[in-house]
Amino acid sequence: MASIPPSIPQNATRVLVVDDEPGLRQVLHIAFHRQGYEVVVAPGARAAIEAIRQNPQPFPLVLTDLVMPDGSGIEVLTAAKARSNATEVIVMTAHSTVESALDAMRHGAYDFVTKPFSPAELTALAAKALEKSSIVAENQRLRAQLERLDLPSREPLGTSAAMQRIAELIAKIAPTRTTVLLTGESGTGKERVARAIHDQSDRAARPFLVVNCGALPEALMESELFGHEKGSFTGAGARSMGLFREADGGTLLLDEIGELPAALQVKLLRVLQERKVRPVGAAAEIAVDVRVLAATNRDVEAEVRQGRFRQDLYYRLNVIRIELPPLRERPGDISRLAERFLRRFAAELGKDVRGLTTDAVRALDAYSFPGNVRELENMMERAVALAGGPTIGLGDLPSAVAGLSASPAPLLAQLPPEGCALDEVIGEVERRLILQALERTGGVRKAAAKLLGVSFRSLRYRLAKHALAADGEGDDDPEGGSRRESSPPGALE
Ligand SMILES: Nc1ncnc2c1ncn2[C@@H]1O[C@H](COP(=O)(O)OP(=O)(O)OP(=O)(O)O)[C@@H](O)[C@H]1O
Repeated sequence: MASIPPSIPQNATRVLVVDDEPGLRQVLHIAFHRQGYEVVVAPGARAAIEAIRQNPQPFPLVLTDLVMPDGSGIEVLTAAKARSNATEVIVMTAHSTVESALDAMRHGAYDFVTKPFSPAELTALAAKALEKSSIVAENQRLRAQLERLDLPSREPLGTSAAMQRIAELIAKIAPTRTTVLLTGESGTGKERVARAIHDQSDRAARPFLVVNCGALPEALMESELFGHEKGSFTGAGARSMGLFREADGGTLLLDEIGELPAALQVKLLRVLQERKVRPVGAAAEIAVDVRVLAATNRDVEAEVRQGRFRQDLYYRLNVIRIELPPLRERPGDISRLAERFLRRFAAELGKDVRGLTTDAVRALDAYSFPGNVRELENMMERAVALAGGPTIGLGDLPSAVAGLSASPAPLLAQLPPEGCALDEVIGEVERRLILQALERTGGVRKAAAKLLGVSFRSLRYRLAKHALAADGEGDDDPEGGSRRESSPPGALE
């Protein structure tokens, strides 16, 4: 086990010395202690890795032998880097072949020294490595602070019951490492939810990276994800880390996961199981500590049934499922989000726009938003840019939306001079009343049916007619109808 000397100042810089030779450990302990460092010594690779993982704070500096009876210095180096990118590692080697030194450098060592060396030589090198470590740590701290100052993902996701349930689920799962599958139509906020999970986790100070799995051909995608060695394939220039290693300690969102080529699905599954990546052209695997989130707007279950998506990978990703409802099924969120976007764009564009007219709100509420929140956001940006006065009116909205301003209530009682399409009007009234009832009952269809004065069977028929699905919890379906949930059975809720 690593031993921690008792009499050292609380705030001294902690250095981990790893060597199987007791004599060298002692010499380095004395040399570094004299320089005011707190020294932790480990007699082998296993004890060192244990100390790296258990120490309350990451060590800023690790000095490690390369070849030890119970493991290699590269393993110590990998464990140290996995714990914190700000840890610098100096490798001490008696086996100074160009090969082993280069290998250590490839794995991110700060430098290496060849035995025998003088303690003064090593303490001088250590001081430089520590300088670098403190700069990296400071940058990480500042980046985290900056992100917290302006974190749109900390704004509430929405006031609808559905979004509040999702916010509660995020708060529950954020501190865990569980894989999450985010599904929902394009623009519903899957990436935003992924960002919120990251920001609310203890990985918030580490990177949050997003990759579109369908954006590149298979060979390039493999290197994008897992990295490559220099010249490992035609066109492979300098060595690349790959997104998994760049996101080390943080979160990686695999967007459009349904488009991941079949061969990479197998490799991804292995990475998720082993928590190690093998860069293209590399002989060895490298440990990574990344939380993986995946998103898709495809029907993944159908893709699995049709053999286009591996079932084992699907199960591995679908540990927790968050299904983002379309904006049109979240009445209440539309006007709140519209107001929020309006304030943001007014500030950004330096315009004195303060709100929406009642007609404009009514038109937005009646619109179906095929592009979901993204469409609303773009619409508000355009409206604020065009606005001639302090409020957004119908004239500032696209004609497809402005045309929906007439509220269904007067339509029920009053036939417009130009006549109307009766079935459409009635259908729209029905759709909106059903949505409101579901909203009020938290998605419980039996209660919604009661509120609407219809039988459960009749409500179910109408839901199907309007292609609506209730997403509430505790829907006590007396007729055994199917229920769509915001998370699958077994999900952490
Ligand atoms: N609840 C929300 N509050 C504020 N803005 C939101 C919300 N949900 C989504 N947005 C905004 O809408 C836009 C689209 O969201 P996002 O990219 O997360 O959707 P997506 O489901 O990942 O889309 P795609 O499937 O096309 O990748 C973004 O600009 C995002 O900031």
